[in-house]
Amino acid sequence: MQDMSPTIKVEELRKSYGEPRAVDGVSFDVQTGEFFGILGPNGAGKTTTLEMMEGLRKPDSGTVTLFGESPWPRNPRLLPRIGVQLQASAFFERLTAREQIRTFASLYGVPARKADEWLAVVGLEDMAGKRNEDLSGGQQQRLSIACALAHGPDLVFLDEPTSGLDPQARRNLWDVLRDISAQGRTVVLTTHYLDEAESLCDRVAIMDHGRILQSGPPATLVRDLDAPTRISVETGTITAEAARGLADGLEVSDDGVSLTIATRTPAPVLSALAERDALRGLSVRGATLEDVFLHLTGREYRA
Ligand SMILES: Nc1ncnc2c1ncn2[C@@H]1O[C@H](COP(=O)(O)OP(=O)(O)OP(=O)(O)O)[C@@H](O)[C@H]1O
Repeated sequence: MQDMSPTIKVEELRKSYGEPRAVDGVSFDVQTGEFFGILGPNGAGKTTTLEMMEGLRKPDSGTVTLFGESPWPRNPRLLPRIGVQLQASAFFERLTAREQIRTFASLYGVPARKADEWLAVVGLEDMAGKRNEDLSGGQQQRLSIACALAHGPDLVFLDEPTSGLDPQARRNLWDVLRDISAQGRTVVLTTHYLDEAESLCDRVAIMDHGRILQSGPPATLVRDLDAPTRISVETGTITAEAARGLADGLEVSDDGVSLTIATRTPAPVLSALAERDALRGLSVRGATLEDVFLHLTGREYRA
């Protein structure tokens, strides 16, 4: 019979380093094979939550269960099954990428050839002979993910893996993370990037001030918000007054660059604009997780 119990169960987790509490009563499950994101601004409590899940930090109260077992106190049975990439990646000094990953793999009795395959998975075969200090930030992040995966864990924890990377390097790394997930592994990632959570995660928990405010698939969180669609055209394409007359109940604003119409029924507004040949510079934007965060906290999202 297939085991339907969640890979991770977190219940009423709390941790304080003083006031206010860093993690203040957090509960969620992660299912086998899921790509789960913990999203929140700096200081929200993401890393502390993750460290308690990884068995690296003792909760003040509450429980974490991975594959039905507690990671704290340090549980050697779990170690082969989980891979951990820490925010500050620690490499052995002066080793090449190949030597790094082979060293990590050997700790788990994984043969060198198998370890080398992970360099290919993260797109670093050509860099195998380079020392980690000669790798770019993005390449170092990829190497640290490869090292976390070298022993083939079923469950992978990634703490802000794309933090500090340029947009292109971030997107390249997203492809790597999608591949890891497609291999059937359960992935838990923390991020302060809304677009990252939206693009990668099956489910996301939005965290702020030590609490989870809401969780669910990103598309569901956005849909449930029932926020208006924003249709923008270049300023001067149509006057604000004419735009207001296109349909009932439109909110129109003009910042001198774009005229924006907010509406819950975009189709008739778009066809009315088209009829007037007023589509110059058109962009149509639905709600995003940013709007969800604003709705939940009453403040703009600042990573
Ligand atoms: N070792 C520590 N000692 C004291 N305070 C800590 C420690 N680690 C975290 N904190 C505090 O706990 C709170 C939560 O921090 P945490 O690192 O878990 O948040 P985060 O969401 O991961 O933030 P970031 O994205 O900046 O890493 C913050 O107020 C932080 O200053």
